[in-house]
Amino acid sequence: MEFTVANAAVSSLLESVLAYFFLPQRYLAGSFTWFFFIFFFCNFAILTIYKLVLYPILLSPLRHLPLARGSWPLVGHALILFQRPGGEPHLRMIKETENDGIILTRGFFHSDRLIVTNPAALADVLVHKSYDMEKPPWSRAFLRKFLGDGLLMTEGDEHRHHRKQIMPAFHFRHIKELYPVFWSKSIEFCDAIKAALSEGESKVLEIGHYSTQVTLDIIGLAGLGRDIASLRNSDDELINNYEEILEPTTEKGVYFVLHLIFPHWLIESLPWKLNNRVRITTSNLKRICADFVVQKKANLKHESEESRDILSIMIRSNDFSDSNLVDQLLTFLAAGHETTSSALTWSSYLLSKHPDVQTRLRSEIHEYIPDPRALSNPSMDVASLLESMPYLNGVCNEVLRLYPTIPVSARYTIRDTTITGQFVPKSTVIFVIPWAINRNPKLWGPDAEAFVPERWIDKEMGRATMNGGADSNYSFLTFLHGPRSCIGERFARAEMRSLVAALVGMFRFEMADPNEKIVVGGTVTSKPMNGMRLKMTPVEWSA
Ligand code: HEM
Repeated sequence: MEFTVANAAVSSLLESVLAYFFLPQRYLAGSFTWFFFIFFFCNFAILTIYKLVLYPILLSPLRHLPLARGSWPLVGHALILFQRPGGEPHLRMIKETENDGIILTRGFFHSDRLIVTNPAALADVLVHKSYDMEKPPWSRAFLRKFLGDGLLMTEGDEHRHHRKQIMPAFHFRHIKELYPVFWSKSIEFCDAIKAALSEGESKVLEIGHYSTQVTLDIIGLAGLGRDIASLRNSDDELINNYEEILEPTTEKGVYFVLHLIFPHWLIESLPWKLNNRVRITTSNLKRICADFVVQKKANLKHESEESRDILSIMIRSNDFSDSNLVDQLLTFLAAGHETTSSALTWSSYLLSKHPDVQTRLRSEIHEYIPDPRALSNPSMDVASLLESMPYLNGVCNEVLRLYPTIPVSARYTIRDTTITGQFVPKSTVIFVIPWAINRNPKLWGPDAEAFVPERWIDKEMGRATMNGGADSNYSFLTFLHGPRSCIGERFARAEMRSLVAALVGMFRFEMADPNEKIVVGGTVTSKPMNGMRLKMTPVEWSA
C-alpha cells in the first residue's frame, strides 16, 4: 500500500476498529472518534517522517543522483514553478550542478523530480522510453479544460492511432502547397499593420495582437479550410475568446500553478472571478468549434475536389466521433496559432534589439524576393525560395532557440523504467526544459545566450545548417523530439519564414520604449507580459 494521507486515514479507521475489539477496557463510552484521531495523528506523523526524511534520504532509488542546490524544507524546489521566465531556474541548476544527464530536484513533500540535461538522457525520455511516460495527470486535467481530449492530451494506443490518422495533413508535400496561403496571409498581415499605422499618429503598435490575428487566420485556412478573417474583423468572437484566455497576466500564472499543486475541485470552488471567466470562455470556444464541425461535415457532402485541411482529413478517416472532432479542433486551433504568434512576437523583439541583424535580414529578403506580390502567384515555388534564404532561416532558428514557445514540459512515469541506465520508479515526474537546454553553454558554447543567427549558417558553403553548430539535435528542444514531438513543426517553421520575411521586408521597427524591460510571462506558452509595443516605419521594398 502506498504511503498517502488518504491511506493514513483508512489505516487509522482500521486501527481504531481493532483497538475497539481488542482493547475494550481502554475505551470509554463514545471515544471511538478520539481513538481515530490519535491513530490518525500517529500515522500522519509517521507518514511525514517517511516522506520528508526516510524515503528521500535512505530509500529512494534516485537518492544518489546529484541534487540541485536550494531545496527548502517541505516545499523542496517547488517554488521555482512560480518564477519567470519558466525554465530559467532550471538553467541555473543545470549550470551549477555537476551531472551525468540527470539532476534530482524535490517537489512538495520532498517528492523526487528529475531534470534531464544531456542528449542521451533526452533521447531516452523523448524517444526510446516515450511510452513509459505520459503528461502528468494534474497538468492534463488543467489543459483539458481548454484543449479538450485532442491529440495533445491523449496517451498510449489512442494517441498513436490518432497521430497516424492526422499525420498526412503535415506531410512536407502538403506544407509546400500551403506556402502560398502563408505568404498571402503574411501580406494581409502587413497591410493591416500599414492601415493601423496610417490611422494613428504615434506609429506605435502592439505587435502581439496582429500576430495572434494572422496566425489564427492561417490555422483557420489550413486546419478548417475556412477564412476566419480576424485580420479584417478585430471583433471576431473566436479571437476575443482566445485573447482573453491567453493574455499572460500574473493572476492567470498563479491560477495555473495552483492547479498543479491543489486538487482542481478545490480551486474551482473558490469564489474567484477567473473561475467563471474560464468556464464562459471555454464553453464559448467549444460551441464555436462544434458549429465549425457541423458546417464542415455538411460542406464535405457537396465538395467536388477533396479538401486537404486537417479537419477534412480527420472526418474522412471516419476514426473520430463528433465530440472528438470538436476536441481535436480545439487543440489544433489553440496549439496551431498561439505558439507561432508568440514566436513571431519574439522575432520582432530580438530584431528590434539587434538593428544590425534586422538590416542584414532585410537586404537578403529584398535580394531574394524582388516583388513580394509576385509570390502570391500560384506558379511561384515559394517554399524553395524561402527555404533557400540562409539568413532568414538563421534568424528564425535562433529566435526559436532562445525563446522556445513552450519553455517547460513535464512527463510522469506510468511504469518503472530507466534513463541512461538509471532505474526510475513509476510515478516519478521528469522535467524536459527546452528553455534551459536551448541555452545550455555546455551544448551551445560560451555565447549560448546571445542572439547569433550566423551559427545556423555553414561558414564555408554559406548555406543554412540544421543543427546551429551543436553536436546533437537534442540540443534544440523547441519542438521536442520523438512520438510526442510537435506534429506541426514543419507547418510552424514554414509559417514563421513567411511572416518574418514579409514583416521585415515591409517595415523597419524598434522598441517603442528602448528602455522597457520585457518580462517573459505566460502559463504554458511564453509571451511578453505586457505585450510588445513597437515603433514601426514602412520601408520601400527594393531589390
Ligand atoms: C513555433 C511554433 C510551435 C512550437 C514552438 C510548438 C511546440 C510544441 C511542443 C513543444 C509540443 C510538445 C508538447 C509536450 O508534449 O509537452 C507540441 C505539440 C503539439 N503541437 Fe506544436 N508547436 C508549434 C506550432 C504548432 C502548430 C502550427 C501546430 C498545428 C498546426 C501544432 C500542433 C501541435 C500538436 C497537435 C501537438 C501535440 C502532438 C502530440 O502529442 O502528438 N504546433 N508543440
